[in-house]
Amino acid sequence: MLIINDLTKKYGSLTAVDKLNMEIKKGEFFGLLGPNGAGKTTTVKMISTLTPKTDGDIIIDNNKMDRNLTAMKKRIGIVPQQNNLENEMTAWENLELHGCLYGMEKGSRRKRIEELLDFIKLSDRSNDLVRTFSGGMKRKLMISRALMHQPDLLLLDEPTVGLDAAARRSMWNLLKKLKNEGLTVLLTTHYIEEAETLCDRVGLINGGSLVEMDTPEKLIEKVGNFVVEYFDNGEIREDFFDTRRDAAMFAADLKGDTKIRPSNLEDVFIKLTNERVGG
Ligand SMILES: Nc1ncnc2c1ncn2[C@@H]1O[C@H](COP(=O)(O)OP(=O)(O)OP(=O)(O)O)[C@@H](O)[C@H]1O
Repeated sequence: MLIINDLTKKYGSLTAVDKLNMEIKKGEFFGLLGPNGAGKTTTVKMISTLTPKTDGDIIIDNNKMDRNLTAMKKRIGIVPQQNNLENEMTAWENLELHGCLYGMEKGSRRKRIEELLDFIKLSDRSNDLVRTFSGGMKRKLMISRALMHQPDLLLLDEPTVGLDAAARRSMWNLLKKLKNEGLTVLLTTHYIEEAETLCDRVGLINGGSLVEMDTPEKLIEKVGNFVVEYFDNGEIREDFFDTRRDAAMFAADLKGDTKIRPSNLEDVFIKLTNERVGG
């Protein structure tokens, strides 16, 4: 559904995104996982045309983004990292405004707002000013606003950054529902668990370049499913094994404290880049 070819963004001498190539299939939940400054937001901004690209192509269903821009933009819903709701307007008014901007008729606007407020469980707060909402409520409202005009592709830039653990879980449940409904989603995150929990496939991004891309399971398989953590000359070392049995056999020969645990995407990232994703 979305094809990105050699997508590049330069800010002066800094290459924020460097010849990025990826393809997201219809109905897929795709995650771009990387540390701060990796180029995730810049990628999302280029796809949503908020930032001009320096080079490369963005293609949605065989149509290049450069052509017929107004129609193409209607196919995308975007949830930016920062709150850009109208805080002095109610939840209903925020959604209504978006519907008007996207040329929706009054009747379909009303129906859609009711549906979406029900979906995010905020129907009872529809006439309250957004400034009285919690961070999690605002983020959910931003998602419903992005879904107002029924886009084919939803871009979510760090949807749970700054939320507490309970609000993050609640957001994941909401995103899982969208996933079950078959919406195509591109999500950026620096939370390992978020990528592992939600994403069908994950692209690991570092320094503006895509390091590796696959399902979380296959990425983990590539480095080894189990890790043995142990001390070696005062340093913590981690060795990877395909099976728990292999890990246990290795650990049995070691002196001192050892720990065997399943590998995660953080391990994959460190192994491939020598850096942490963070978060
Ligand atoms: N408007 C800008 N002008 C100059 N440099 C920029 C601009 N926006 C981003 N950058 C730089 O581009 C690089 C990628 O930034 P980007 O915001 O895309 O990273 P990110 O992976 O989204 O990180 P974060 O999660 O912290 O937002 C960084 O080095 C950043 O400093």
